[in-house]
Amino acid sequence: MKKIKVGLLGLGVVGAELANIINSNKEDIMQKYGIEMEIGKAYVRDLHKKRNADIPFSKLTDNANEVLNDSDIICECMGGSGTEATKDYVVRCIEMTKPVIMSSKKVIALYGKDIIDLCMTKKSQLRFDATVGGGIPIAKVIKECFKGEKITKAVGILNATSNYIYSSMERKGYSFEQALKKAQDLGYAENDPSEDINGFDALYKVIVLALFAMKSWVNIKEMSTKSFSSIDIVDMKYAQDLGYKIKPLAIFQKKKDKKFVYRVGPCLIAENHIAANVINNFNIIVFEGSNSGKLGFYGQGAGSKPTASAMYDDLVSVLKTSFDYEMDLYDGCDVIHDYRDFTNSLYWRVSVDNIIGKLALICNVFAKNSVNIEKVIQKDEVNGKMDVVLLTNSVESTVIDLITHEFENNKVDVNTIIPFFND
Ligand SMILES: NC(=O)C1=CN([C@@H]2O[C@H](COP(=O)(O)OP(=O)(O)OC[C@H]3O[C@@H](n4cnc5c(N)ncnc54)[C@H](OP(=O)(O)O)[C@@H]3O)[C@@H](O)[C@H]2O)C=CC1
Ligand SMILES: N[C@@H](CC=O)C(=O)O
Repeated sequence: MKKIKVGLLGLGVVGAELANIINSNKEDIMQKYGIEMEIGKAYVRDLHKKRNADIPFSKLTDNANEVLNDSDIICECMGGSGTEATKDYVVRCIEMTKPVIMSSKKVIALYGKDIIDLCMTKKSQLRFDATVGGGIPIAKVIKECFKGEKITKAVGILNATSNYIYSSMERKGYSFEQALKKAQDLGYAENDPSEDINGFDALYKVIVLALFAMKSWVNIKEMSTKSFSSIDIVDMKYAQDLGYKIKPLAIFQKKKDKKFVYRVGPCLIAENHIAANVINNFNIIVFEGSNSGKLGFYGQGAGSKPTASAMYDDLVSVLKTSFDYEMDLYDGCDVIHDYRDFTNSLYWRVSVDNIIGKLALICNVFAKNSVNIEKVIQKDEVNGKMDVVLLTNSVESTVIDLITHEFENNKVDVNTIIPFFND
């Protein structure tokens, strides 16, 4: 009987659950593939931390080299502050032509091109379906099913933590901080949650999806995000009054001239859009295919079990297949910062002292900058201040900066600016 030892780099939320799934499916692997698959060494930082997996202490190590040398296949479940180290371990596995299953989207987003190029040279196996969409088997669907499809456009909720936060604020009245704490307790957030709430985690996933679905390599050095944390509960309420939801959206498009247009940040989305009703830790990815039109994929985007399940699936797939020759079919794209292809209106919430002339001043500032006001809604006065919600046409960020600056000089507080997403 063939024996395979699976090494684990990381035994936290995802790694421990992956170990449980491997252990509970041993019989199945033996019957289907005639392979005796067992967990080898598991690399952790703290040998004495309590683990959610049934792994003997003798298998734990705080020396990653032991995992690399001892195993036939390596599952990387690290990430966190160890991005550089994770990349180095992955590279070393590939150099030894040991198959690697990855979870860290940050490592792929930063170093994916070099990692894939190395795999091509070494003819070594690599899978990273769990890096995006948690339990949604998106890479496999694209690989197996989209033979005649060209995917040019996508919209998604790709960060479970921020979606969980928004849903909890809207539905349970939690503050942003309370909801974030809950998301951390549930194992959804990154080691450093600023990765989630500042949109970087979603941006990494845009890069991974561009690779999977558009065969494009997009350089993160040219990209930026809008933080998800700038939203207040009142914005959600006002959005609802307008027939919209505020969602942590990622939108991207590959144009014919290989230009890549994207936006990651909060967006207003019509309440009857499929993504408006995706809540908690769920993700959705809606592609626009050349023949099929819109295609949506939905599932838990974070959490120990869905993510470990996606990794386990990748693990079994390397048992079944050999080198994946399709991986190198990507080309570079130029990143474009103006995202107005996706939006033609902006939501502004400003607050002002409730005194004569303030509304006129606000309208003048927009007019001076050639911005058309589509709607103005004056809200109730609270403590001498009133919120004014304005819907305007969409403008370049330089114009937004000019207007914001002028408002600041005139004691108009700019609380929120969010684009509407045009489907
Ligand atoms: N949680 C989720 O729902 C999802 C996570 N991912 C990705 O999976 C990876 C692991 O996530 P998760 O299991 O939640 O994270 P955890 O923090 O729970 O686990 C990380 C594991 O890696 C070990 N580790 C070793 N070196 C480092 C280091 N320098 N920094 C951080 N950890 C280190 C930790 O050791 P020790 O236990 O001793 O601290 C721990 O066992 C990340 O890349 C994440 O982005 C992907 C999809 C979903
Ligand atoms: N922190 C991530 C975990 C999964 O990728 C998220 O919240 O989506």
